[in-house]
Amino acid sequence: MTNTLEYNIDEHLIEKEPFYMAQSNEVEIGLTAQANQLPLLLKGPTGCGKTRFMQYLAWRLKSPLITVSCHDDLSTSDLVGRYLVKASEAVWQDGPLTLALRAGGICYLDEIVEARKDTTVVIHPLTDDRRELPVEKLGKLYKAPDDFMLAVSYNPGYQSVTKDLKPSTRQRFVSLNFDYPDPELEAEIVGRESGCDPGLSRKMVKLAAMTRSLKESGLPEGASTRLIIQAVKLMQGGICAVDACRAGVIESLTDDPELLEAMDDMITSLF
Ligand SMILES: Nc1ncnc2c1ncn2[C@@H]1O[C@H](COP(=O)(O)OP(=O)(O)OP(=O)(O)O)[C@@H](O)[C@H]1O
Repeated sequence: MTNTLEYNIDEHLIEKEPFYMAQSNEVEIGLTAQANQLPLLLKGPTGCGKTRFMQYLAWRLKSPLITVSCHDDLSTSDLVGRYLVKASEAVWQDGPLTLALRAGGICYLDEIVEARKDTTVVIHPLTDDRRELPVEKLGKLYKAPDDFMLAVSYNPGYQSVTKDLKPSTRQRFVSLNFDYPDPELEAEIVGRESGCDPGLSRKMVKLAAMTRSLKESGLPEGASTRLIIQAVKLMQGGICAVDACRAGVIESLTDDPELLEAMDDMITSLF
């Protein structure tokens, strides 16, 4: 008999409806994928709404959502589980993937390409019609219940070839391409999230669009929706618009003096 550490999975239920503004039919596709036991791959730049989308989907499905931020040290045991020593006894602790699977919830692996290659292999039998998770250390093979969903995200923008998803991994997923919303929609999101007036949210969206156009000039990524909302919050806290955009937006984008100067001009043209 294995002693197991018990968790309260209900802590991962989202009780209040998260504010999510759909860009297209991604909600319908997400719900249909889940109903058909298909895994989801969310592609898109940082801060464009992928996590919020997953929170909304989990709320709609009344499913617990367990999110894992992947990194290059993430091992299979971190996902699946491991034995811990408690009071000189070996106790099994489910990892987030096993936990979500056993509860019939959603496991969201954020930035999957950051994880070690051997870690991504563990999801292969889970993402085809076998839908099973082998837990070698326990000598068990868990079959995913129908409600269980695996979702992963990655940002194609700054992946090197070595960090790209292998075709054998990506071709298991239903893929949704996320991008920054259209300006009108983005301004509405900024307004709803920060409570600022429409004039300011439109200006901030304009600034974000201007920075995004600098991608060809070497800026790895323009300002995300998240970043402009943060800058508005600085303004609401009493920081003047120019300083809020400097500290809240452009300094977070680059250290390159020329690009910073170009973006500083953008700020002063708007405020
Ligand atoms: N469609 C949307 N509806 C509501 N809020 C949004 C939407 N898109 C972006 N946001 C706002 O932008 C913020 C950042 O979005 P989110 O955390 O979902 O980004 P992400 O794509 O998961 O980024 P990362 O890849 O860095 O994890 C949210 O907290 C929310 O305030």
